[in-house]
Amino acid sequence: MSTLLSTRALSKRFGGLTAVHEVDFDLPEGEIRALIGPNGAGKTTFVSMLIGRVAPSAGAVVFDGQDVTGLPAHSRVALGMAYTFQITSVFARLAVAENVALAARRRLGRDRAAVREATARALDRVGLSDRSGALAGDLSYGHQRLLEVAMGLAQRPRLLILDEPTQGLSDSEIAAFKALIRGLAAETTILLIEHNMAVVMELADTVTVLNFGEVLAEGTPAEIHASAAVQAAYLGTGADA
Ligand SMILES: Nc1ncnc2c1ncn2[C@@H]1O[C@H](COP(=O)(O)OP(=O)(O)OP(=O)(O)O)[C@@H](O)[C@H]1O
Repeated sequence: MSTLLSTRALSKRFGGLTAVHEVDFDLPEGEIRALIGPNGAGKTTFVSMLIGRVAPSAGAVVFDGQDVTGLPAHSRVALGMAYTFQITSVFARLAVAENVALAARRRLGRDRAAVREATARALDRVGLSDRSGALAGDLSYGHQRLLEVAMGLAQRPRLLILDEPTQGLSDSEIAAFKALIRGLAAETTILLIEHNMAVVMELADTVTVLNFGEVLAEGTPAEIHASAAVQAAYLGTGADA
């Protein structure tokens, strides 16, 4: 399998604090990768550099063979990188379909037919077609999280980055989410930042563990589960490892 996304010696310093330190990361096309780590490990900072929200202090991000380190976020979206928005960026007073169409336009521009088709398809994929006319703010919390995934999918991404997608979901919603992600894996590569270890263990092909801004371990869920170093990193952090 070819590598879709890589980083080389990717680093971010905030003043005297090194949030991410020389991370080499390779994500093969078609994989479901989980990125885990204790609170403050640098996950959000790392992903923010992948998508162009935060400029690295040093190092490179390569997407599909192209060095994208200097590209703004919208150019990366155009290349096929999508990042699920936090719920705060769902427009509560817009209809569900309008939210998805806004996201679709980020990649597809003014091609109305393509936007319409991508919107309908994304809503269908997450099971929200029957709510397309509802105001986003009237959806349940779980459905709003699905709406975020639909907004990512509408960009027809080659890489879909999901930031803590199961946070706040009920057990039955998590079960439905896992089925959704498994289905999506056939069409897009997925990078999942996730605190719920049961979800990680069940969904991920490979798990990358960040700790103090560095890659502490990488392996199959079983390998990571058995790793003494990973267990030690989580001890005392209060994270549900
Ligand atoms: N804009 C910023 N300015 C200064 N320090 C920052 C900034 N963003 C993050 N940090 C620091 O960088 C470190 C890594 O934070 P980051 O949010 O990337 O970790 P995380 O693994 O995503 O944590 P969590 O699981 O709690 O979301 C932390 O010490 C954090 O306080």
